[in-house]
Amino acid sequence: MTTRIAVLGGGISGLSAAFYLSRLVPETTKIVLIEGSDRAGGWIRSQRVSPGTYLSTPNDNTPQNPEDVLLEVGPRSLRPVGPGGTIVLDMISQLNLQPEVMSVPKTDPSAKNRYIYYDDQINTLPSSLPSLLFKPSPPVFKSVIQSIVNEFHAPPGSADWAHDVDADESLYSFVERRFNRHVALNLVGAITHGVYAGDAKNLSVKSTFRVLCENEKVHGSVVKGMIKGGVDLQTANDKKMVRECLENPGSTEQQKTWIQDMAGQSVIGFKNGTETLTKSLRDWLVNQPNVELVTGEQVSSVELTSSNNECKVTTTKGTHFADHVISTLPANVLDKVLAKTPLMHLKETPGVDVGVVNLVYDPYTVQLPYDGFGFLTPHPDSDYKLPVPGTLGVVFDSNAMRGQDQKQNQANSVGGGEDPVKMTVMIGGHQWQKTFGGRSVGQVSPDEVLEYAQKGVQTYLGIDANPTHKMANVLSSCIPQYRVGHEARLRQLDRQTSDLYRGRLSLAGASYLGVSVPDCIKNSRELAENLVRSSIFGHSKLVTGLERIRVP
Ligand SMILES: C=Cc1c2[nH]c(c1C)Cc1[nH]c(c(CCC(=O)O)c1C)Cc1[nH]c(c(C)c1CCC(=O)O)Cc1[nH]c(c(C)c1C=C)C2
Repeated sequence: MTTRIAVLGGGISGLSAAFYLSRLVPETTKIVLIEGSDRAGGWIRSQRVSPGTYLSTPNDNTPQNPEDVLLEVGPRSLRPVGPGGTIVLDMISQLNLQPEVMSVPKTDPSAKNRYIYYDDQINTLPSSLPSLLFKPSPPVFKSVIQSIVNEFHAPPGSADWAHDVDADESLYSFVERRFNRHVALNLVGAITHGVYAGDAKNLSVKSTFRVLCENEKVHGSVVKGMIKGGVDLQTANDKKMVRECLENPGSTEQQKTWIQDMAGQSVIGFKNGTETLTKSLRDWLVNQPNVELVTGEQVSSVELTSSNNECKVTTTKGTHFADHVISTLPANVLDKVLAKTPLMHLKETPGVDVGVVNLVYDPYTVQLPYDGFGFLTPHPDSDYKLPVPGTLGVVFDSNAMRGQDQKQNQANSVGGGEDPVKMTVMIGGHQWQKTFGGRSVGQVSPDEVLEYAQKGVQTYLGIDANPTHKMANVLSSCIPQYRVGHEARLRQLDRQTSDLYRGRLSLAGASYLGVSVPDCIKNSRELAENLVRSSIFGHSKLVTGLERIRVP
């Protein structure tokens, strides 16, 4: 009998879920991947563009000219660390994409130098605890050093991590409690901008920087934990998946050695941008006899049929019936789709809106005075006020991933081989409304966001020159916010999904268990494997995609 699985959403999570399922399921299982827009890949979008101004990413497939420059809208590099890192590397190698990969070693200045803008200047972030303690640092770091000494002796706080599985607090409150307000607003507030474009006062310490509360739970102090080598956050299944990647009998020795080499790098990227990965997944999937890729069909509803034996997926163009549905839609979008039998808490993980502006300068006119990854800005409640409020940070792309435009430039008699100066300004996030006078994303034109970014670059970096290439995109609801209590809500959602959808619906994607590309791929792989295992062994526990937060 044919089994049908519908995967909703064609971003990295949906593509990965279909990829792993397609390799694991028998030929009689048919997979349909349904994407609402006309292209697969989601937020991952890379495009080479000619000089000019673009108020969205152009769909330009014309032949390349030497002045074209590669611009990224979404993630520009991947960190190959931990189980997610190994799983991405394995996926890249299974897709034979190794020749497309570029890597940045841990010794590269962009891996070591990250900056924070405060006190009206760009300050280098200490790259490790010893460098903070023993290297000369600006006066603003003095209270940081004191707070580290105090944290070592600080008593446990109110959060009872050991006895209350649902204990949680905000990142800000945790860091203020254990370190001090200065560290919480200026350092952690900035890092929260650099990962979640979010507010450290709202985000859950447990679901965003779990390592912090685990160190308090296990070692009584974050600093003590770091000195003792930290805590192991990997589940048994993470370890199993890593082992399978490293010992895969289907991989050659060359592939295994490549994975191990790459795992030691700071970050990896692709010569033609991150979209190389999603395009390759898409191309692979369309060639599989058991996969159908449907684009341009928005899902409007998902419901169990009256027999409870299948799900009916209604889209803007028709109806699909499936024995199991994997949703990789953002939780707040899924909430609307499940209107007939609603699930709790889906609305409580909203995404933030971010203005992403790529700017490129002629390297003979503009030189960046910083050789590092980029800079971030503190939490808006910091005593250090920003001259251009709402700027979350700026990535120095031409430092962070060198050589992506080299071929173009060598052929370009004007550039003469020098990489263009490329950067990306990120604006808004949790401060979107405040930055743009209470207006929502739809009411702010990319033109205005572009102008705002240029004002920022002029103010923070003193760059007045006219960029050769400018591109602005307004990304609506792009990074899910794991607010305080996220994990406890997931636990309830897990139970309710099992109860109401009886193993016919599972959840994956950035709304639940990690926002990074490696996390999304890892969670989709785990879900695909759990589904196949449960269909073979008929596990009594129904698969929902949220297994990892179940309390044993
Ligand atoms: C200024 C805004 C942003 C910058 N990057 C992102 C935003 C919103 C998005 C983002 N950055 C990271 C992730 C997680 C993915 C991952 O692979 O881990 C996401 C969704 C990674 C990241 N970037 C920074 C840090 C500290 C991290 C965590 C992991 C790591 O250490 O690499 C720092 C950082 N991000 C931005 C800048 C300018 C910056 C530092 C100077 C841009």
